[in-house]
Amino acid sequence: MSKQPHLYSDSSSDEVAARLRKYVLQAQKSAFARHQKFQIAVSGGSLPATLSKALLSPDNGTLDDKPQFSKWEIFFADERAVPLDHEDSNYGLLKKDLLDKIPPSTGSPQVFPIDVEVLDNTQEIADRYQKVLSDQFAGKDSVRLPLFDLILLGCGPDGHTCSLFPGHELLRKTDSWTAAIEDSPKPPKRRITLTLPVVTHADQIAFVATGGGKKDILKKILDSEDGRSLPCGLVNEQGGDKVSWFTDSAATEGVSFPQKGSL
Ligand SMILES: O=C1O[C@H](COP(=O)(O)O)[C@@H](O)[C@H](O)[C@H]1O
Repeated sequence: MSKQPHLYSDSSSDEVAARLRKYVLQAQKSAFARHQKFQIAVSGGSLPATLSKALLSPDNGTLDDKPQFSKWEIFFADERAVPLDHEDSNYGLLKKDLLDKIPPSTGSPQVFPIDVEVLDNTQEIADRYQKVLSDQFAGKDSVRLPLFDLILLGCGPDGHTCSLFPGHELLRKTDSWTAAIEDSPKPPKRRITLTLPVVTHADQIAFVATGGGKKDILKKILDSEDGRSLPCGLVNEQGGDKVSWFTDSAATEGVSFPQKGSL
């Protein structure tokens, strides 16, 4: 790998959230310089809680330190084939942890959930989500891949990210922006996910992985040859220095990969 991902490790969850906030707001600023909107994809799992802590903390009064939610477009890096109010829904989780807590005075983001009209057909959910992306990213022009300003990812204890699982054939899928999975090793089995080329094409890619439960997999991904073929390892490999890891000391205990001090 010529250009390495950045690894940040803080000692408390508050510090992780503070650093993540700074990073997201920097990404927002560069997105506004390009197109006056901020197009991001978010994951489920443990990410929405940290993101909420990061974004809903008080600002310092300057515009650069405010999430300008009315200019945000939020998509999903992956989603489970369940109703939006189901406890397994990534949209539902984001709504509970973040969207419902955004003060109305701050403005509301535009959020793009899956189409729940076709929940019994996973491929159709994926195809319709690709159409949503194509409408938002391509407009009248055709684009090869959607260019997210930022993708926020989790890292499962097996090294999965989005709904791209270790050794799964979807890791080799390059002919679509979204894909359906019917045999997810982690329940629920039926999900949709962004494909790897879309994830690694993003302008910025962030992993958030905290807690002692992540320490073995982080060591494998960041320090070992074996970890390079795991989904998170592939994102590192293909994303290079566009990738940043936001972690805490419990998750990086025993990890030798060099840490960065500041953003
Ligand atoms: O199933 C999923 O898991 C991953 C990782 O979740 P975490 O709780 O270990 O952070 C998550 O990123 C993904 O969106 C979700 O569908």
